[in-house]
Amino acid sequence: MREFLSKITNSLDAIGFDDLILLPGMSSVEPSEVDLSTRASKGIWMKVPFISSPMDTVTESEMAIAMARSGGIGIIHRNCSKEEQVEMVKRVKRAESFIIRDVITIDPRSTIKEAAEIMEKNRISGLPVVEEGKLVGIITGRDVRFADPSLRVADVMTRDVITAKEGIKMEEAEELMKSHKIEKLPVVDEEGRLKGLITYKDIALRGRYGNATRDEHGRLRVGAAISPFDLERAKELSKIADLLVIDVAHFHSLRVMEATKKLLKEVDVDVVAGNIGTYEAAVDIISSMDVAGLRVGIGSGSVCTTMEVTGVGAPTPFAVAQVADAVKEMGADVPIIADGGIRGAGDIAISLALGASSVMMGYIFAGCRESPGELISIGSRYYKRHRGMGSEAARKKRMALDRYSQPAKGMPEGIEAFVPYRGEVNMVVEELSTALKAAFGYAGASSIEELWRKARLARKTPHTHERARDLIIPT
Ligand SMILES: NC(=O)C1=CN([C@@H]2O[C@H](COP(=O)(O)OP(=O)(O)OC[C@H]3O[C@@H](n4cnc5c(N)ncnc54)[C@H](O)[C@@H]3O)[C@@H](O)[C@H]2O)C=CC1
Ligand SMILES: O=c1[nH]c(=O)c2[nH+]cn([C@@H]3O[C@H](COP(=O)(O)O)[C@@H](O)[C@H]3O)c2[nH]1
Ligand SMILES: [K+]
Repeated sequence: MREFLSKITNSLDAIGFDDLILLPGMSSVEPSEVDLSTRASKGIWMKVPFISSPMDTVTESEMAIAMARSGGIGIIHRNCSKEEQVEMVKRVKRAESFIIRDVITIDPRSTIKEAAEIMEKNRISGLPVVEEGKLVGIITGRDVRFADPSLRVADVMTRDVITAKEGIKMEEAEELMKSHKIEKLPVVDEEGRLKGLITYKDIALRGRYGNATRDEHGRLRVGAAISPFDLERAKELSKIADLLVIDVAHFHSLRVMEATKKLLKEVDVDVVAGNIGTYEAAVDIISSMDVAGLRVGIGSGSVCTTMEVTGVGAPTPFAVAQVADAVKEMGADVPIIADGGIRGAGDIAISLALGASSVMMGYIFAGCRESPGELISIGSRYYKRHRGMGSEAARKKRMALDRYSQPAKGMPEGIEAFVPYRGEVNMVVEELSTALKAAFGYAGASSIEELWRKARLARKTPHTHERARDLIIPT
């Protein structure tokens, strides 16, 4: 028994993306026929398998809106106060909806000046006029622009408002607005009390983003990152977000798991647990709590230094394959999110082939227009900022804002970097999807589930791809 030596001789290969290549297989599938739809968690369906990371240089409202419109989902980061995170989630839920529920209204006794200010502040073009809960009129930007600012709303508003009843179908609402040439349709109950507002803009947007990830009310879906130790924040977010993602470096840790068990009893929404990196972690979690998904990969991220700093890691492909086996062997229905180190469609294809249902990306989306942060020009190129949530600067911010943040460890495990500017999220999603569909075509799979069954992988060697040495590649 060579106990210690066997730790080496029995060690596994911690395979990374660059060690693997997807093999071509017999195919009857055209890339254009490939269906990339999948689940982010047990209950959340998406048209494309992409999730933006909960990092403060990646996902705030604008990114989450763009991700959901493109058919994926964004997870709002937790490196801010509870109030800020709640507001960011709300902004996404308000961005589009068939019937707006928290309608901004005005009292008939208010002045035109006040009405104009409310419209400008909220960037809206009209206000239902409400007196004691009942709809008494409507006032629009045009009414306000041409009226004396000191007049009362009641003097200028339109009184016989075209309204809709609860339960109206989208097509009916569109027809009604078209035939009356109006852009706002208040929804009222039998007593004339205002229940909601339908706007033409929202209906038009729905047609424009046919792939969007929406809830049952037509609102864009959004996730939020949480710490399992901040129950108060999790409960509040669970009432508005579609998905909660536990955001800790090492979920397979007793305190984190115990806190999560408690949390699961308090919230009524899908909760994804992570990050984990091993078969054993997946078994322990699945056998002890009912999570809606697993976020998998430790230390592989583009701005991670966990492997250098601690010597610990579970590279994303290696981790995903282990967790996928555990899920399968336990007969569980738990979608896997591959997280960390993804640089393009090839890495995504490998993650999915190894059993993931979707991928989470920081590096790719940090460079998009919709990520937080300014465009930076270096030389003749443009960049945006990206930083690890365990980096010095990110940790400092969290500690200052969040009284629940007791750092588990003393040293940073992430860095700050610049990533190339990539343009808008919808274009990036389109490009990734096109390349991914081509990969599925090569592998002979028309869906992600078929890829799980059919895809075969090979290990690369230093000679896997050698170009002619005298080739000149123009830059
Ligand atoms: N996915 C990854 O590979 C990594 C991600 N991160 C990111 O950095 C941020 C901060 O993560 P945390 O440091 O976990 O946040 P944190 O400081 O809020 O820690 C949360 C809890 O996780 C547990 N934990 C964390 N590291 C541990 C370790 N080395 N050993 C035992 N238990 C540990 C502790 O119970 C700790 O209280 C998060 O956004 C996280 O996603 C950080 C490192 C690696
Ligand atoms: O070791 C780490 N130190 C950090 O400071 C850190 N911040 C984020 N993450 C993880 O990296 C993922 C995003 O990875 P990419 O940028 O490669 O897409 C994210 O989704 C996280 O899982 C970190 N890992
Ligand atoms: K950024």
